[in-house]
Amino acid sequence: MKVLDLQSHGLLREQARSYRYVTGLKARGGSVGAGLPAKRAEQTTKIPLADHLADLAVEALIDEVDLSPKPGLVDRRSNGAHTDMTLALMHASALALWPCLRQMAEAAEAIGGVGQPLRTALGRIGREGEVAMLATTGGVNTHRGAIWALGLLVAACALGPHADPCAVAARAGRIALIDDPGATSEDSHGAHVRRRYGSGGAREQAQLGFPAVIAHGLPQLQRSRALGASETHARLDALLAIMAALADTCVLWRAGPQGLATVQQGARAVLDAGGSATLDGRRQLRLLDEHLLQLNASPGGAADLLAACLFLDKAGSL
Ligand SMILES: CC(C)(COP(=O)(O)OP(=O)(O)OC[C@H]1O[C@@H](n2cnc3c(N)ncnc32)[C@H](O)[C@@H]1O)[C@@H](O)C(=O)NCCC(=O)NCCS
Ligand SMILES: Nc1ncnc2c1ncn2[C@@H]1O[C@H](COP(=O)(O)OP(=O)(O)OP(=O)(O)O)[C@@H](O)[C@H]1O
Repeated sequence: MKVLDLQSHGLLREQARSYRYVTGLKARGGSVGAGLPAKRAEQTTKIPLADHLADLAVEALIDEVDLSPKPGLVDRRSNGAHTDMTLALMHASALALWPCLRQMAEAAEAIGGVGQPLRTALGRIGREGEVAMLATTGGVNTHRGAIWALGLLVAACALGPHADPCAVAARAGRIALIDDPGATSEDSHGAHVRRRYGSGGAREQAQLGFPAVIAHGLPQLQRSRALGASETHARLDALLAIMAALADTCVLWRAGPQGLATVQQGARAVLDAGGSATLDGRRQLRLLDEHLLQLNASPGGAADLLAACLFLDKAGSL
C-alpha cells in the first residue's frame, strides 16, 4: 500500500466523520487514526494514497456543488432545475461516496494494471456505490455520472505516476474501454438518449479519455486563473467551457437537441463575452440560467465533469 506524508487534507476527513456521527450513517471511516481526535491523527499518521485520492475526489464533488452561480444546477443559491435535490442532499451524497472511491483506488493499487480484473472490480464497487448513494438520498440520482467519472480517474491515479492529467485521463479511458461482465442492461436515461439521438454520453466521454475536461475544462481553468480571475470565476468558466463542448445526456433527456443547442450556445456566449468575471459575461450567464429554468434543463453531466476537472487539477500536484 502506497502512503503519502500529508497533513493538509484533514478537514474533509474530519467533516466526513462528524457527518457520519450526526446522521448515524454507516459509511466506513478512514483506516488511519481511527478513534483518535481527527487533528492529532492527521499530524501523526501518513495517509494511504487511496484515502488521499478519495479525499480529493469528495472534495472536488463538494467544490462543484458549492460553486455558485451555476446555470440550472443545484448550488448555494437554489436547487436550479431540480425539484428532488438540495445542497444538503448533494453534500450528504458526496460524503457517502468516500468509501466507494477509496475502495476503487485500493483495488487499482492491489491489481496493479489496466485490464479485465480491474474493470470487473470497478464495476462491482461502482454499483455498490450507486446503492450507497441511493440509500443516502432516498432514491434520488445525485451522483451517478460522478461515480463513473471520478471512479475511473481515482483508479487511474492509483495505478502509478500521476503528475500529468492527460496521462491519467487517457489511462482512465483505457479502463472504460473494457467491458464490464457484471453490467446489467438497464433502461437508464443515458441509454434512452443513446437510442434516440445516437449520443455516446458518459461512457463514450470516458472511453475517449475525457476530452471535455482535457481539451476544454482544464485549459479554461488555467487560462482564467492566468488572466487574474478569482478561483470561483475560473471554475465557473471551466464549467462553461465543458458545457459548450459536451453532448450532455441530462440535457438531451429533458430538453432534446434544441435544449442542448441552447446550453452549448449560451455557455459559449458567456465565454465570448469575457467569461464570468466580467460584467457582460455575468449578464450572459444570468440569461443562460433563465433559459435553462424555462427549459427545465440542467447540465448534470457537465457538473460531473467539472468535479473530474477539479480532481485532476489537484491530483496533478501529488
Ligand atoms: C456508464 C454509466 C455512466 C451509465 O451510463 P448511462 O449511459 O446508462 O447513463 P445514465 O443516464 O445512467 O447516467 C449518466 C450520467 O452521466 C452524466 N453524463 C451525462 N452526459 C454525459 C457526458 N456526455 N459525458 C459525461 N458524463 C455525462 C450525467 O450526470 C448522467 O446522470 C455508469 O453509471 C455505469 O455503467 N455504471 C455501472 C457501474 C460501473 O461500471 N461503475 C464503474 C465505476 S468506475
Ligand atoms: N450540482 C449539481 N446539480 C444537479 N445535478 C448535478 C450536479 N452535480 C452533478 N449533477 C449530475 O446530474 C445528474 C442528475 O441529473 P438529472 O436530474 O437530469 O438526472 P436523472 O435523475 O437521471 O433525471 P431526471 O431528474 O430528469 O429524472 C446526476 O447524476 C449528477 O451526476
